[in-house]
Amino acid sequence: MIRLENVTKSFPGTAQAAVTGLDFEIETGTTVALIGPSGCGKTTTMRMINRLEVPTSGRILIDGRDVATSELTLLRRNIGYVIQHVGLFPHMTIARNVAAVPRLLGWDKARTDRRVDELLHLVGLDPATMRARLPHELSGGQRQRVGFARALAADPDIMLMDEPFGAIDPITRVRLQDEFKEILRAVRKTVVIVTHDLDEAIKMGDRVAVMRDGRLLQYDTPDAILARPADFFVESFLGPDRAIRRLALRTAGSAMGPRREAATTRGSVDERASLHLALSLMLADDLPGLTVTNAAGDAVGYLERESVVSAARTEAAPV
Ligand SMILES: Nc1ncnc2c1ncn2[C@@H]1O[C@H](COP(=O)(O)OP(=O)(O)OP(=O)(O)O)[C@@H](O)[C@H]1O
Repeated sequence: MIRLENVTKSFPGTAQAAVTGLDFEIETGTTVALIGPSGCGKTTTMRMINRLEVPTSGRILIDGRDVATSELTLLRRNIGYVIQHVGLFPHMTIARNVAAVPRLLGWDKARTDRRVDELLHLVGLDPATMRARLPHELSGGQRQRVGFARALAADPDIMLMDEPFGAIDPITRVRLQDEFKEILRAVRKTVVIVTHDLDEAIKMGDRVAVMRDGRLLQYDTPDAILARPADFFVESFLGPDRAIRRLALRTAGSAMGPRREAATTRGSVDERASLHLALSLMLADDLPGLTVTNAAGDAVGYLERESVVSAARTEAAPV
């Protein structure tokens, strides 16, 4: 667990603290998205976790150990760090880039090679074609995959990701978000992700921390934040369409009723699809509802338009 205890950071020569009185916990194995307007202190907060910045007061504990007094090499080895412009070494092959930390740790060649191949596979790159390439021979999305693989190389418990998809086109970004989320969940990392993008925060975060002027305004599940913004600022930050955004968080399967006779229905949606997609399909074809199907394509229920509308308004489930 990462615990921030009343953390304040003031940079020398600045009138206002970059962050003030941050006090919250990040459970092991969960993802927290830090979001808020430019300059609100997101990156500073993240950089204090791996001691790229040092708090002016307060403490940060990782599994009970104070980051300030931890041995720096061990601390950093346990924390993967992914940034927007990746920072791959331009003159090193992809294999050497991914192997950077294992080499520092003195792993032998066979173990390092195996790990590189395993990681490239994990992030969806073919080792045979990618190993020997240089970073400039890759697309932006592929480079981001390599940066992600490199951060995972020594199997750290924690991943810090600062605007990891910021420089990627929207279509690739959504695909990478989906894939990285699945990988991070499968390998059970504790993740802190900084983003400007509300949809990204909602999608990636088990919890979302909304910040403003260095302070934490609200810290809760995406659904709870969308359902009950803590104040007027959070509400306006989320935008007037927050009820619709909530529909992205629930699946068609979670809101369906009993199956209906095929003869009386038209249109279908996969049970894992979001209510957002289901509503969109209903609106496009002016349907009162959709048959819900499982992965095999069998009908498992029926989703009424009314159920979707009420899901956007119900109280958020407590966690
Ligand atoms: N090294 C530094 N020296 C002085 N001030 C700094 C330094 N780093 C950050 N700041 C200031 O601290 C505040 C918070 O910056 P930070 O980068 O954490 O915000 P952010 O929310 O990540 O912003 P953005 O979304 O624009 O990246 C800003 O006012 C910034 O100017």
